[in-house]
Amino acid sequence: MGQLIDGKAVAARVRAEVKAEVERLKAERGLVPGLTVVRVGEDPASKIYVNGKKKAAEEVGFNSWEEHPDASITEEELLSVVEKLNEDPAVHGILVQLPLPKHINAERIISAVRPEKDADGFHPLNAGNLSLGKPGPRPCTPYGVMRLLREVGCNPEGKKAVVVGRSNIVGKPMALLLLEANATVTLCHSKTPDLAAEVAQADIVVAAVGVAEIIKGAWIKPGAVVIDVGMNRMPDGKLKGDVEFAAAQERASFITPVPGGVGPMTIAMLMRNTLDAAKGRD
Ligand SMILES: Nc1nc2c(c(=O)[nH]1)N[C@@H](CN(C=O)c1ccc(C(=O)N[C@@H](CCC(=O)O)C(=O)O)cc1)CN2
Repeated sequence: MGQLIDGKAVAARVRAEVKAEVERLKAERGLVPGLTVVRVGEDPASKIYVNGKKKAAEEVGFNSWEEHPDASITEEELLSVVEKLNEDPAVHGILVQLPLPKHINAERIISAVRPEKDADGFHPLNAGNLSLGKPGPRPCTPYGVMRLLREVGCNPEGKKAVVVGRSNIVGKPMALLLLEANATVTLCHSKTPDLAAEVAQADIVVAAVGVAEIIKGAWIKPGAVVIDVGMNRMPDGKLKGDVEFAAAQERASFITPVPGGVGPMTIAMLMRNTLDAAKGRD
């Protein structure tokens, strides 16, 4: 029976580490990291996540602000908001909460954030740096997964890792981070012919599809580490992951629950990226 990976506890540890570094930065350089979150409109989930980000930022000792334009804001107006934040020396990290309203081109907005202030690691330059193995902010969710693996003593080097899902914010950067850690990585997606066979070979499985329980417990190789990034809201209001949890736990060595696994790490690693941006990534 696989052990649960407690994402809430690890996230609290990451925040405590950031807080200690912020105190040192204040004492030694008189520098207080600043994070601005841009939330457009009234998406209810975004409101919850942004509140979580503001709370975490305050807890670790950052200055934190929210820009909250109405959903009717034009793309040009939103670009001006980002431009103003780019020019503000008190703001070290900028994050544009996704999703954005449909009339706004999210790629254009993300590309307008100055790469050094890109707290999400989504800017094309930072995505390129990740693919080249160069330093820079890493997308918070996959960055958090790497930390969870470290916490349970799972070194990806020499292991077979299967990532299911190829989104720009989770699947692709996840595969690159595992590759950087010397895993042999397979990136699966909706056109993969035999997903069960791919998953069955994996020492590390990362599920980031967005379909409840698409990864069956019976596919999991005995002893594998299973990381579930999926967050699927069911009709009864409960959250389910992408992995058939109970059956997968029977075979896994370690497994993340949903909720309480990867989710809390997303916000914790945002604190890490913002601190590193304030320090100038030294
Ligand atoms: N600009 C960004 N937008 C979005 C990102 C992102 O990293 N940057 N990721 C997601 C949303 N997200 C953070 O923004 C996020 C999602 C979920 C959680 C979390 O802690 N989830 C809990 C469950 C919460 C619940 O019950 O609804 C958990 O898994 O335990 C944190 C952050 C999309 N947008």
